[in-house]
Amino acid sequence: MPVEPGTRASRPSQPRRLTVLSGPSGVGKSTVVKELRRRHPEVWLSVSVTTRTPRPGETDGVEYHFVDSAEFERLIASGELLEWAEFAGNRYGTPRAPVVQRLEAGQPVLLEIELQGARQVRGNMSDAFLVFLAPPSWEELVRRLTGRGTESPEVVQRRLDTARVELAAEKEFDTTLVNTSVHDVCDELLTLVVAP
Ligand SMILES: Nc1nc2c(ncn2[C@@H]2O[C@H](COP(=O)(O)OP(=O)(O)O)[C@@H](O)[C@H]2O)c(=O)[nH]1
Ligand SMILES: Nc1ncnc2c1ncn2[C@@H]1O[C@H](COP(=O)(O)OP(=O)(O)O)[C@@H](O)[C@H]1O
Repeated sequence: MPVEPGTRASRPSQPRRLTVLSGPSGVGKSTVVKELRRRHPEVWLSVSVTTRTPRPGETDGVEYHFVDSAEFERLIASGELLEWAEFAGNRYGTPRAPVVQRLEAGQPVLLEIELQGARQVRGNMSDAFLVFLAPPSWEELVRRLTGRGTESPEVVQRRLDTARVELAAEKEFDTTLVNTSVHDVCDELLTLVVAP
């Protein structure tokens, strides 16, 4: 279960440049990241590739690079993805080259990805810091996911089933932030993303 709002692990003494933000669908990851980027444009957010259909208002190259299954297969085969996973019937992956470029340039890098991808990053990049975004309660998560109104009831149910699995994995992360207030979580996330 989520820990108290604001609880986080002690900061290591080394600068940390690659931060992974994960958490169940509807918890508020995109909202928090958007606010963080608005306030701190120096934090670079990876743009993932996905086979998911764009939602109204989403633009290719902004929220995601929208690709078909054949192109996604090609990216896997050519080793161009740092990690990838299937989530609720679609595939999502992080293009490797831009992440490596930004890290080499010393820029803070943020990945907003689901659990299986976070585990791959943990395995591949020992310096990565993994942050779990938790809802204040299960009821609030259901309310947010349903209230967003972007998915059909079947897809919402599928995402809630996956959410139970993701919530059970919270302990694998370096720290948990509880998304009660977007503003507060944003402040907390910033201290984790930029070098101390
Ligand atoms: N492994 C992985 N997961 C991703 C990537 N990009 C997005 N995701 C995750 O895929 C899940 C579904 O994303 P999306 O369809 O945009 O729904 P939303 O996050 O609920 O708005 C979320 O948990 C995202 O964090 C990626 O590149 N790799
Ligand atoms: N702290 C919060 N309090 C109340 N509602 C929130 C909060 N954070 C996000 N939301 C709302 O919850 C819904 C899901 O947020 P979203 O960022 O799309 O989640 P995710 O990217 O994790 O799937 C959106 O309607 C968003 O406005």
